[in-house]
Amino acid sequence: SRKCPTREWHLSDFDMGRPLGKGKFGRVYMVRTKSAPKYILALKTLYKSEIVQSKVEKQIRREIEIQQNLRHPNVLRLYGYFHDSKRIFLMLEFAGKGELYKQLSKHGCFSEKRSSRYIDQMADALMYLHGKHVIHRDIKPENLLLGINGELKIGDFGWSVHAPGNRRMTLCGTLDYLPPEMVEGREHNEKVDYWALGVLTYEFLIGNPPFEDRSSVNNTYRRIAKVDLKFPPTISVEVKDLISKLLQYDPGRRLALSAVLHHPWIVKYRSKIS
Ligand SMILES: O=C(O)Cn1ncc2ncnc(NCCc3cnc(NC(=O)Nc4cccc(Cl)c4)s3)c21
Repeated sequence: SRKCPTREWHLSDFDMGRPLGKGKFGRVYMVRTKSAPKYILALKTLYKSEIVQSKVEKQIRREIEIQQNLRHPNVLRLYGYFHDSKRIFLMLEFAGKGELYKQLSKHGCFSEKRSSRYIDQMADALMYLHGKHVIHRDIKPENLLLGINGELKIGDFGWSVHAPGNRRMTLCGTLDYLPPEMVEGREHNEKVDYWALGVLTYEFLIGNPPFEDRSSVNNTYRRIAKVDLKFPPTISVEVKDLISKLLQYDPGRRLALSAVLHHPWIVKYRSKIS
């Protein structure tokens, strides 16, 4: 595509709208460009002091470098960024229906049809990312957003890397989505996202991730490393088959994304008008 010159942006270029959410490193605001054409977007503010303190400046740089070159309907766009003396601002695509995990906690769990359509979009987006040798590494409901028509958008590439990676991760946040190779600090590749897709499918349908142990982090580690997978009777044989083929200890045995897109549980719910 023609390289459109990225102009310099400043906070004064925007009318500030309502706050959208409060992340760990700063707030997200709905904003609109003052000059025509008036674009609505989400502005994520990150405080430089906090970024330096948490030693994540490299990750932010990598996120900006990676996400600015991504174009996919199920990947949240990062249009650009700018900074002032104290803050960095990420200019993000506005996701009209907000955070997916809020819907998940409101409903408790999703129907097989809704879950299947989300996983279909996830698999498509992951195929695109892996095609560009980008591993997301942090697939979980908290990093998923919903567009104005309910379409899924993968956001927050704060942990993404160019494959393969084996960077030690200061494990913050939930471990529930980590595959055995990362829990054991071994080399990992894009197949970590296959594992996370299996965990996500399980959590959409059941309302909690498969290896969760609220009482102890170590137990969660152990359950992941053992692939201690139990299904409640409520879910269909087809989706148990898909989840079991993604939650394989050996990364090489995990179902390929192309096979996920052809799996009966995905095909049966695919929208006819596509
Ligand atoms: O989700 C909400 O709070 C509310 N919400 N509602 C609608 C909506 N539309 C768009 N975006 C929203 N939120 C921002 C989502 C992000 C995308 N990319 C990110 N990147 C990031 O945080 N990077 C980052 C930060 C700190 C450290 C490091 Cl290492 C990396 S955050 C929206």
